[in-house]
Amino acid sequence: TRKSRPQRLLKAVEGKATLGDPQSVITAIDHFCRHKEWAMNVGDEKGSILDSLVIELSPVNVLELGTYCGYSTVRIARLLPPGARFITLEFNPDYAAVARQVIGWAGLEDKVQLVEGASGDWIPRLREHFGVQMFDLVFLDHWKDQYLPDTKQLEECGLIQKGTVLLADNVICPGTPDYLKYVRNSPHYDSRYYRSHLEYTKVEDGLEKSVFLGF
Ligand SMILES: Nc1ncnc2c1ncn2CCCCCNC(=O)c1cc(-c2ccc(F)cc2)cc(O)c1O
Ligand SMILES: [Mg+2]
Repeated sequence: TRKSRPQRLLKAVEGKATLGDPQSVITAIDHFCRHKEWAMNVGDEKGSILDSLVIELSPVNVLELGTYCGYSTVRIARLLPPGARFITLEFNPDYAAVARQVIGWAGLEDKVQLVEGASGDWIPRLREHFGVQMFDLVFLDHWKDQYLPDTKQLEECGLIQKGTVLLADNVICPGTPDYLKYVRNSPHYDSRYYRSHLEYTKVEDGLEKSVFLGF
């Protein structure tokens, strides 16, 4: 059967990137998506905003919801301090299989724990299964209608505490209206929109950064 788009993206990484060099993996994926086939990675423009926020925050415990091919996983993991812990959840086993290889090609497999399954099923189990107390950074990039319920579940499980930063992709396109309303209207979050564009296009999109202020 014909290879899937993620598999073709992986072939582009294997053909162009240098083993163990995260930047070359990022560059290879961006080139493939800009010149060959669009794919729903956070991309280079929003990716630069993501980079600057990760560098500024220097998080120790990071959760990513929605790994896809591992592009944002590589972008984040390459900037984490030694000893940081990074858990990324992916629902789709085919995406997860490609992401494992992309992360491996970047030489970052020791920094990342890729967990297969739905966010809603895993969030209540993260604390006892991984011994994580709270997250300093949560990058939301999965089903857009899951951002809000998962945020509420993270709050209830105590995995979001004072100072935790939520960074949400696609708040304009495809859009996450209920999530935006919640974080922008809640007295418990200090929220800010970073205007950008949908990956590899001129369509408006952006990242919403929301700092939890505590209950
Ligand atoms: N652990 C978990 N739990 C629950 N769901 C989970 C999951 N792990 C994965 N998923 C399932 C998410 C599937 C991918 C989510 N991302 C998207 O749907 C997405 C779509 C676009 C897009 C924009 C304009 C267009 F015209 C078309 C597509 C752009 C993006 O940057 C996107 O991130
Ligand atoms: Mg996205």
